[in-house]
Amino acid sequence: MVEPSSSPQDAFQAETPAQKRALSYSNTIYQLFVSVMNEKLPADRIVGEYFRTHKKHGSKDRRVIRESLFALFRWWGWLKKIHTSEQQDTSWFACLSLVAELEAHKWPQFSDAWREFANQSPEFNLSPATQALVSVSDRCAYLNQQFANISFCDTELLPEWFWLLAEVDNSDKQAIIEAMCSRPPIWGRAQTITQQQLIASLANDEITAVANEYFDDAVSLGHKSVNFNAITAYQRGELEIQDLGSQVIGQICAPKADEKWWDTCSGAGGKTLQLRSLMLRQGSSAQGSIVSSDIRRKPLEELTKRAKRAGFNGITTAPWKSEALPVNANAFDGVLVDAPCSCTGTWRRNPDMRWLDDQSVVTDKHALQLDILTRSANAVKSQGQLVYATCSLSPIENEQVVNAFLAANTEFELQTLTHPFTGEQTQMLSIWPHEADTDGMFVAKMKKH
Ligand SMILES: C[S@@+](CC[C@H](N)C(=O)[O-])C[C@H]1O[C@@H](n2cnc3c(N)ncnc32)[C@H](O)[C@@H]1O
Repeated sequence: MVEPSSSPQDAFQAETPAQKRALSYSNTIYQLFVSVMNEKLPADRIVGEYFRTHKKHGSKDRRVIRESLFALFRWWGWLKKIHTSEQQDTSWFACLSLVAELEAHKWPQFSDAWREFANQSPEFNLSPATQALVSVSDRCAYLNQQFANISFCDTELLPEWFWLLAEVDNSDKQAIIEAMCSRPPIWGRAQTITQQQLIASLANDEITAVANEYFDDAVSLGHKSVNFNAITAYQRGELEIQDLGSQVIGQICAPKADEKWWDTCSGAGGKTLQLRSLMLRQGSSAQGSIVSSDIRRKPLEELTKRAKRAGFNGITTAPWKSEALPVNANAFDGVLVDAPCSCTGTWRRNPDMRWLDDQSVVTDKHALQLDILTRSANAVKSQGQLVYATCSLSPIENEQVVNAFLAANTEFELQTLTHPFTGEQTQMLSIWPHEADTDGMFVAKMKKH
């Protein structure tokens, strides 16, 4: 258990206004860091709650606090070798100044102050980077040069158990580390209007969107945080935020305009909306329909709101109330099982999760995933499709679930898929984050005889 230490104001003398603010930021970042680590709750949630209840912070403050905190988690695999105490001491200030260097943060007055506090200890003699740190290897070299007694290597940026459970090809390792230590852009999806109409509408709201080369309804919205509630296209349901990797799932389902689909783990309906949008793009009078289910009711209510915002008909909800199917058996042309999983594929957006979870997060859901897939499969009609997806990068939650299912359900046969980004043919498809700057995803498609 990490204890919040007393305020560093007691131990470190701040002489300039910048040093005073640097100490105050440090205090807040430390409290948030300790809360995330101790409560094992997503940093996003803890930070959101903190800013809701501490209105005194302006937008610049929020930026320094948020970016520094997330950077600490992104580089924690290295920084934990430096900050081994449970105090806001010189090693903590060393970490704050280092993340500002590693991510080229644009607040030198604070990172200089943090470095000065760190260098009060004879243990540290930190200096700023003398050239741009572009790659993870550049950053690793910078750290190795700053610390004579500690050695750092790239693979430490992800927990050891990830490497054991993800089965990454050696040739892909470096690219995966690079991707996992950077943020993907915000990806959007056009619905009810075309990609170009969406780009024009966003431009009116001073947002630059770039057409995606793989899917004609996908756009990249860059890295800037945006209040989408104030954006016209979003208010009209013409824009949904959906990672490009997640969009692969709907594209693999490829529902026809008049088909009946069941989204068995729909959550708030990211993929339900995509499926309906894909149907309607084939003709505005698409006769198809989608039933969306989840064990949680709240997300289903959110889904209903989002469908209304887009003016989508043809979507109904049917919550799971027991083990029994909430829909008719043998009734659907397509069934999508977007199963609960470890979410290791979303670590780029939530860098804290790689240090909060342990390997049980990957191993403990296999039975549940197989059970949901097996029960959901009863709803597929003859010649219908069954799609299994996760945002996990581990075969335990992916290939092993599908193989166990196929062994026990011989009326289902795996379909060959084309990787949308590489063009490769494959039996089961893993989307790796470095391939197209996305979250990681897995999908397999089966056909019922
Ligand atoms: C990966 S998330 C779904 C994300 C959603 N499809 C989307 O695109 O936004 C998995 C969902 O499965 C639901 N879930 C968990 N256990 C379940 C179960 N036994 N049966 C059905 N759904 C379950 C969770 O509530 C969660 O919403």
